[in-house]
Amino acid sequence: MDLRVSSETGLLKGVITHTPGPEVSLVSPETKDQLLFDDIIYELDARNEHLDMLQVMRTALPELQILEVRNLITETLENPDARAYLADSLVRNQRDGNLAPVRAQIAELDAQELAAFAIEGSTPSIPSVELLPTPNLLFTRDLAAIVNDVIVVSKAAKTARIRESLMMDTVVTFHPMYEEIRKNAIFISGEDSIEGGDILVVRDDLVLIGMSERTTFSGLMHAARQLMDKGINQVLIIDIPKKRSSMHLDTIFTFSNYNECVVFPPAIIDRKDNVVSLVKSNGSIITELKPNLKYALEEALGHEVTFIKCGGDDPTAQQREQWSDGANTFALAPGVIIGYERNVNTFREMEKHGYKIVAGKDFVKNYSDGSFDISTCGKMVITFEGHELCRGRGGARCMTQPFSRMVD
Ligand SMILES: NC(=O)NCCC[C@H](N)C(=O)O
Repeated sequence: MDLRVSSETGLLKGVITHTPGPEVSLVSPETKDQLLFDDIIYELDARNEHLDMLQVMRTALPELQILEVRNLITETLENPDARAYLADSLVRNQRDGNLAPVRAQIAELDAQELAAFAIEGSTPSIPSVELLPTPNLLFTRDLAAIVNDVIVVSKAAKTARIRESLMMDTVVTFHPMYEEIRKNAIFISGEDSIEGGDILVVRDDLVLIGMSERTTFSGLMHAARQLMDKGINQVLIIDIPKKRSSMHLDTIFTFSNYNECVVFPPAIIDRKDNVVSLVKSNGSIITELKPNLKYALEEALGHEVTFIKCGGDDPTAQQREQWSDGANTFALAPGVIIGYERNVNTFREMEKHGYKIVAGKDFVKNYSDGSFDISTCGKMVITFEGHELCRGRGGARCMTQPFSRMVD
């Protein structure tokens, strides 16, 4: 399968996910804040909610290839060079613990053990080391972003997510799946950071990058410059509030269709002069301030774009539903999205824009015979329960990293 993503909504062909595992049960009330969770979550329910999401995707798209990132990591680590590479990068980059004395022991772990050590933070083979787990692996979106045939490998801003970046870097560097696009990989170094939730691929020539709590200006400029060298014509930089609740652009802004977006009004509609356009011209980059995101998008795309309000018109509902990822929808195809069932005001708003709201459980039951046709179903939101998942502060888009989509 071709690794290529040139839109936010084109028919989904391949996606990387991570069904929560033992790492989430290692989060304690004392470590949860440091680990970027707003509560301790119950592994079994979180897993079942995640599996329900996957079942919705499989029912809607029987051909969809869903890859679990833990399997990719383990497969990668079958290669001894990959094990040595990850061991070295853990020693160099792990900020909360000195791993240098156990570097050789880490490199000697087998693939399963090393994957478990990196994800859960400990292994019986190295009893002297106990690191914090990586419960945010569930939010695979933030590990990397494929833009056409280029992959931007994230460099996490927060210590709690650094190991995820190192694992993804190792996968991209060694896993055979990335052989074709490895030469196009963009890595961010030094103190800069960029996370996949801030990167939205609108069209094969247009990318949005959020300047957020997680993505630094120099990190995004580094990525933007290289994306432009590799064929992207325009990058829109969107300055967003540097807040926990909106830690990435995709927590306040996602595409539900090629011409429709779900947006958190205070941070998108009510903001002015928060967008800068970068366009490459004769080897240099022309920058231009745009009055707002809607203007900038419509100008770049050459067609109207409708902004659908997360939470509807009521400011409290907007805040509540942004908090529970109402604006973090994930498109399976143009106009067909999935999202947490609890964001009822957002979905009521989407109904006004012609979307049919379908509960995931009914959807899976009704179409268990494989009869769903995504190309003729019309605009639709398929919901799934995420009461445990959303307490990690991420929704459907955060939990999915597409690696292949059809062009819109
Ligand atoms: N793209 C996203 O917005 N991902 C959600 C990340 C949530 C995670 N607990 C974090 O704070 O990094």
